[in-house]
Amino acid sequence: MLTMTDVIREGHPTLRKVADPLILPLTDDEKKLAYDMLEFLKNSQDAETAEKYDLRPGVGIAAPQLNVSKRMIAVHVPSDLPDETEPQFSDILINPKIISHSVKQTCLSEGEGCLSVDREVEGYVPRNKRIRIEYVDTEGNRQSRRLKDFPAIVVQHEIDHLNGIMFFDRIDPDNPMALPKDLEVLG
Ligand SMILES: OCN(O)CCCc1ccccc1
Ligand code: NI
Repeated sequence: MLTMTDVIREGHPTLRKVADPLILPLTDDEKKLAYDMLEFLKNSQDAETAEKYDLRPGVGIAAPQLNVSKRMIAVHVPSDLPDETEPQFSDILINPKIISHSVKQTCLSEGEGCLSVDREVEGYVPRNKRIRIEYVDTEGNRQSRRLKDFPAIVVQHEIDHLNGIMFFDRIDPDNPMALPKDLEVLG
């Protein structure tokens, strides 16, 4: 199973590379990594397992964070409804692309963090409120999804990792708490 020791940290050059597209069909190793990434997220969100293996909770992870410079991400966004056990969005996305997005921007009121960043970085991270993505799943089937708000923010954070972009690159250095006009703050 993957643990935090497998996650590379800020300063590692792989985090600043543009990752390579995967060639289908996935190799067995690539498939295993994909499943391990999704399992890591589920484990990290289970209090007992997270404590037992010292996992930082994560709702997404990108292969470059495991020092694999390939265009693969896993996302596991729990539901925000109290008695709902089904996740809002959970999948392994191979070669994900943002096909279109809203003009409307949004951001999290508490800013963002990153499993590869061992420090708090204050500031709003403006992102598209709605996105339409296309990707291939682990079975090689093309998928298309429309996402908005938190699931959309998470997928944009992960796709940024495939392009060597860290969340703090998007914070206004002169005024981190500046709210761009017409930006909707979430949560
Ligand atoms: O790359 C994934 N990762 O570092 C875990 C944190 C994911 C994440 C946190 C806040 C907003 C969007 C995404
Ligand atoms: Ni991250």
